[in-house]
Amino acid sequence: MSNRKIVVALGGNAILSSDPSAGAQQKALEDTARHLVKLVKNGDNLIITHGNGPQVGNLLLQQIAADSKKNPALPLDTLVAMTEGSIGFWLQSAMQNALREKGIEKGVVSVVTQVIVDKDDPAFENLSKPIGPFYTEEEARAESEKTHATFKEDAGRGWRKVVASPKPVDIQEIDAIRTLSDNNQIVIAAGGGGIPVVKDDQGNLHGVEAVIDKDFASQRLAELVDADLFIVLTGVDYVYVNFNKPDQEKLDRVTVPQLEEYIAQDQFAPGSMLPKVQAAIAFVNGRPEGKAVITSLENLGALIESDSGTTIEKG
Ligand SMILES: Nc1ncnc2c1ncn2[C@@H]1O[C@H](COP(=O)(O)OP(=O)(O)O)[C@@H](O)[C@H]1O
Ligand SMILES: NC(=O)OP(=O)(O)O
Repeated sequence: MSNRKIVVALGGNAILSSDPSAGAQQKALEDTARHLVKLVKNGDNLIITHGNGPQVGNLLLQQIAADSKKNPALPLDTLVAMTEGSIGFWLQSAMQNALREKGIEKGVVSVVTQVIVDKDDPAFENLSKPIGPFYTEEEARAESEKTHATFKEDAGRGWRKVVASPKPVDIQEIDAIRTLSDNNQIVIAAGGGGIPVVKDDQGNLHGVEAVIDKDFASQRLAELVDADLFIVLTGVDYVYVNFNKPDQEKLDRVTVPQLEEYIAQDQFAPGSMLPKVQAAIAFVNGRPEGKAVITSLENLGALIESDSGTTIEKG
């Protein structure tokens, strides 16, 4: 039994593939939970984070049906909180069922997590976080004219609405997360990157309209709970250089200086693999013995058995 403290960040495909219905997302999370239970069986202590880009973007679209008096539209920080609640509920119950199936006694709890950001973060002026559905360039242009929202191309996959994405500075509920994790609870926290909040001069918190990148929030959480390992689960078993080219090469074990060199060569797409690599580097640099792994959910068994996946170490 390994007894490590692991922060696991769940990528988009762990929750939503092509069907955005609640039923399909719950089904995907049931499969995800069965994979995650392999780590619990291995004796590891899990703190799970997840994305919310597609879900919070869809909720934002649903606000169009609002009317200003009887059914007012809700602000983006509240929509992020709603996705923490809905995805937290699906994942929490999926984990509880998967643990029961395996006869493992362990609690699972979701924490509505506020993540403090800097009110002067330049990201409020430079919208970069893609959310919601994909559009063609033509559709995006028409939407932008109609709604005055900003749309950008998302890592070669189509056009999406973009919103502000400030960097996470601190996590308001960190003591509660730590206490729960130290007391036999699997904790789901900082979902959707956490609810972005700013602190005023009196120390009061106020929500701000933004969506924090879940890879960066997960890294900050992993650092604050002194995790032994930070695992980023995404759609590929390995990080590659020359990704999708005939000479693509998987990165098995890689050091921070090597990764920095690859970043300088633009090997990782901004908005998809780049934030994961940057978050992994930040975690490894911030911990004396820290190790990060980027791999797929399906590869978790092989990661436990034989360290499969891209492992990032200080070097
Ligand atoms: N150099 C690279 N190596 C591996 N995958 C890459 C690389 N560059 C871009 N990708 C793509 O980035 C994807 C991960 O980003 P994304 O799907 O946005 O993340 P998430 O899993 O958090 O939703 C991978 O599934 C892969 O298709
Ligand atoms: N908040 C966030 O980064 O979500 P995605 O990973 O789904 O884009």
